[in-house]
Amino acid sequence: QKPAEQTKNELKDKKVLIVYLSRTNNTKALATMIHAKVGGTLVPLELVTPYPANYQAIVAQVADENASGFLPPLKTKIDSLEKYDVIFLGFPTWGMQLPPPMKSFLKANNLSGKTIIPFNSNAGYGIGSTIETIKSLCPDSEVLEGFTTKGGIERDGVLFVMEGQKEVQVKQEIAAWLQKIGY
Ligand SMILES: Cc1cc2nc3c(=O)[nH]c(=O)nc-3n(C[C@H](O)[C@H](O)[C@H](O)COP(=O)(O)O)c2cc1C
Repeated sequence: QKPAEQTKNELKDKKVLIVYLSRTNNTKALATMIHAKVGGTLVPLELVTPYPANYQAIVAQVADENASGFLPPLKTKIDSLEKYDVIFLGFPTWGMQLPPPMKSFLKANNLSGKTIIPFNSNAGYGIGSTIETIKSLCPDSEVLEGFTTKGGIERDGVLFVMEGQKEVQVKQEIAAWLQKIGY
């Protein structure tokens, strides 16, 4: 563990990429808040073949993909990935795992030597195995402490929640977290 001051000096002035996956815009809201604080390039992860709009259908498809190890092809290509030092990775928890498109991204792009900073929203069941998966797919990256918060509960028809008091609260939590990790 490095002293906070040391990390701070290392992180400031580094080139930042913020890549996120979001279906009902909760993780997108976190990405936007982080971008407002640290700047850099903000990129939504998009698939060649989008997931079904129906919740039961996407849950079933993701379960199949997780079971078979299928990596959905991405439409998103990052321009000159090598120029970035710090990669914020945003994703919802899906089936208590890292969503398949994020696995696709990490398999397709070599992030070795870079600093990875995860952020997440979930329905209240937590981040599951997401961080372990990032670490195993990026063994030569430094993975810093991530941010996680409760987002929507699509199963119960609760979609976007990052507004009103929740938005104010999450903005404060993100500011405190960024400061803690060195921004
Ligand atoms: C296919 C699918 C699977 C999900 N699985 C979980 C889960 O295992 N645990 C959990 O807490 N939330 C789960 N959720 C809920 C999302 O993580 C939560 O709604 C999140 O805030 C959505 O982020 P988004 O608005 O950026 O898409 C799931 C949602 C979907 C669509």
